[in-house]
Amino acid sequence: RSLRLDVVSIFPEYLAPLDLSLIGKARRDGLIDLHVHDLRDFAHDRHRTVDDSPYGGGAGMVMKPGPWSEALGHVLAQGSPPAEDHQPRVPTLIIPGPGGEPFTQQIARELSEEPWLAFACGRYEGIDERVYEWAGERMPVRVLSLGDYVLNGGEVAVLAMVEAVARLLPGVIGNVESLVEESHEDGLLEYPVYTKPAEWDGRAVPDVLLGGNHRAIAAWRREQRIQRTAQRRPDLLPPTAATSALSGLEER
Ligand SMILES: N#Cc1c(-c2ccc3cc[nH]c3c2)n[nH]c1N
Repeated sequence: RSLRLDVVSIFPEYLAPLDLSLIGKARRDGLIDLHVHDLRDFAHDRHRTVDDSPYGGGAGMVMKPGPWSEALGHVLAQGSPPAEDHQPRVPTLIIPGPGGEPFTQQIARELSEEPWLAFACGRYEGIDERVYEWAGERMPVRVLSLGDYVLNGGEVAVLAMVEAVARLLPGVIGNVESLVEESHEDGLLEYPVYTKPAEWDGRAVPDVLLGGNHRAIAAWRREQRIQRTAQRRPDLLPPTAATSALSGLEER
């Protein structure tokens, strides 16, 4: 199964890190088919203008609708000829934005099931609202946010989202076990990890991990995940577990 990814940005070089490490290998293995498009290639005036001042006033600039509809139209044209079922193939368009739906591991899993994703990287004060409407009439559109803090553009978000999605594709991560026991995969944070030396800086590794009792190790790790989640992310725990885990009363 391969995933086609199209990214439109005025800083295409920002997506260069996708050529490195696991994602780079997945591309070379044909698991990911990445196409990065420079939005300015779709701005036809002499200065290749992609932005202009906002109607209604206010600070900053807004990205013009014309170049975006041309760029996204070019992406859509990559889906022809239609697949065997004669339905025109269209991508799901992801538009990162601070006001978007929070991007989560669950959404990463959903997106990893899609055959074709497109990403529109905004800059300045954002993209003219009519682009969201225009795109929504031609393909599924999801506006997603990395978190409640402000970035200068969507490129950083796309790097994060592409990594979170691509690593879930079969064959991208060698050790599939590492996909199971990790933060957020089952709603709990990950347990603490240790490696050699057994004593470092006067600090020992927990004894249970040095023995071979796998049942005891699994129980200890489970306990650590619940306690760590209760301390750092009680919002992830069901209400009852949050209080008892904090007070340590719950028998496990
Ligand atoms: N995703 C996301 C974002 C952004 C973001 C995304 C796109 C643009 C375009 C101009 N400014 C942007 C900020 N800020 N904070 C997040 N979590």
